[in-house]
Amino acid sequence: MSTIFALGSGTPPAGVALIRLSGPAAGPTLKALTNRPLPAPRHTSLRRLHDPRTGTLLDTALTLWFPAPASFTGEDCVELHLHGSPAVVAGVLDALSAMPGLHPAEAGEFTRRAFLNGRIDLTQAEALSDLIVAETAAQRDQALTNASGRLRAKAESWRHHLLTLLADAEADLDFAEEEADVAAGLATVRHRVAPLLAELDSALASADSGARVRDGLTIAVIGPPNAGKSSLVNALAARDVAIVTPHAGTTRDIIEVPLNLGGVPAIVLDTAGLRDSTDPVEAEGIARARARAASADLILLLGEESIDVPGSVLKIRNKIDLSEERPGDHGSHVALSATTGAGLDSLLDRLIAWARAQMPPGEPALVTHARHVHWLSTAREDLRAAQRQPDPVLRAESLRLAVRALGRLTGAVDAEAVLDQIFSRFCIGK
Ligand SMILES: Nc1nc2c(ncn2[C@@H]2O[C@H](COP(=O)(O)OP(=O)(O)OP(=O)(O)O)[C@@H](O)[C@H]2O)c(=O)[nH]1
Ligand SMILES: [K+]
Ligand SMILES: [Mg+2]
Repeated sequence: MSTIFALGSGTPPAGVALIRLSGPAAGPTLKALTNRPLPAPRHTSLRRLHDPRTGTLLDTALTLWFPAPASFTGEDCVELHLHGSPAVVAGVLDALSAMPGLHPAEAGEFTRRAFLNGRIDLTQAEALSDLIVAETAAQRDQALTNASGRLRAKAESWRHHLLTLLADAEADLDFAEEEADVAAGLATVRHRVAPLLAELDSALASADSGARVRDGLTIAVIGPPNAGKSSLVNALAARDVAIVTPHAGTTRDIIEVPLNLGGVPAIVLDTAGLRDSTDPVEAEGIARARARAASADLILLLGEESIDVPGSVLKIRNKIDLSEERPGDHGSHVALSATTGAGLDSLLDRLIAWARAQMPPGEPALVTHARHVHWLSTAREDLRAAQRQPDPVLRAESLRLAVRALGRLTGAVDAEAVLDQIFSRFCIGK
């Protein structure tokens, strides 16, 4: 195994910069940089770092030594907490590049090593990747609980339970000759698989909310041309994201704007004004607007007319600066002015209350990725097949397939195929 190093903190200048190393050369490298024996494991020690080639002083740094296996990657690790200056960081990285056996890390390579050394499983790696990009409290809570290995623990206990069941089913194959034995074998499997199926059902039931927290609730802004949809989206985002003009038919492509609704992540979609259009470009925009509205969690409908859409609709009366109406939440609709901002707070209050109501109470979701859904549903199908299968050989095979599906969920089996996909989403130094 080679030894990798990377800047783990953001681009300098910053208060502090963190460089981490992982691999067998980490310890010798620290000794060479400090010209001293290794510090006590897991204790900070202040050390002068010199370039081993020239003896030049590079920085005075807090150093940490994590001998294997009690480290993030499971390998020997070193952390250097440096002054966050571009020159200091460049000097240390340059000195490291010249050390024998050291290589700059690829994106996600520290986490990948943690997986390969069994420190974390695939579901924890996915949760860590979600944690890095988490923007709201709900995303953070969900990622943190799963990074601690909640789904991994469940999947491993299910798999363990099934392995015992499979061993018994295979042992029975040698004996079950009598009709009565065969029937008894099936009854036993039915009975022992039932509680597991119930647990898989409840885990899969959390998948919707898991995906919503990860991807955000979608809110589509819909209405006729010039109703002020883009103006409203800009006001909600407090940025000039969408083009606003007095020209009807300005917006064509759907514009997505992330919004933090009281800790709940949401995406607001600005859409093309709905009307009959002969312009093929505008007509395509309108078709897309309708399609996205159909799958949105909430529609903000501007303008008077009602449109035929499934799901929740909140009516907005915009441009009240041009009318007599009071700004604010009138129950049936919210009255506001996207240009003056009057009534915008009432809309945000209403959206936050709605968003919080969409989040199920209690623990964060266990199942958060399409990959989890795939393997858990596969295991569930295999178990249902086992419950129905009168033939003991085929029944054992179904149990074996369920074991395998759970193994693929955690990466205990056939992880190679998804490794690149998962770890490429990480940044360098993670
Ligand atoms: N007075 C007033 N004008 C507004 C308000 N909101 C939008 N407008 C104006 O209405 C015109 C259309 O606004 P847009 O935000 O582009 O409307 P849109 O619904 O996105 O229009 P399309 O993308 O063409 O469908 C612009 O001139 C805006 O300045 C408002 O609250 N008050
Ligand atoms: K417009
Ligand atoms: Mg627009």
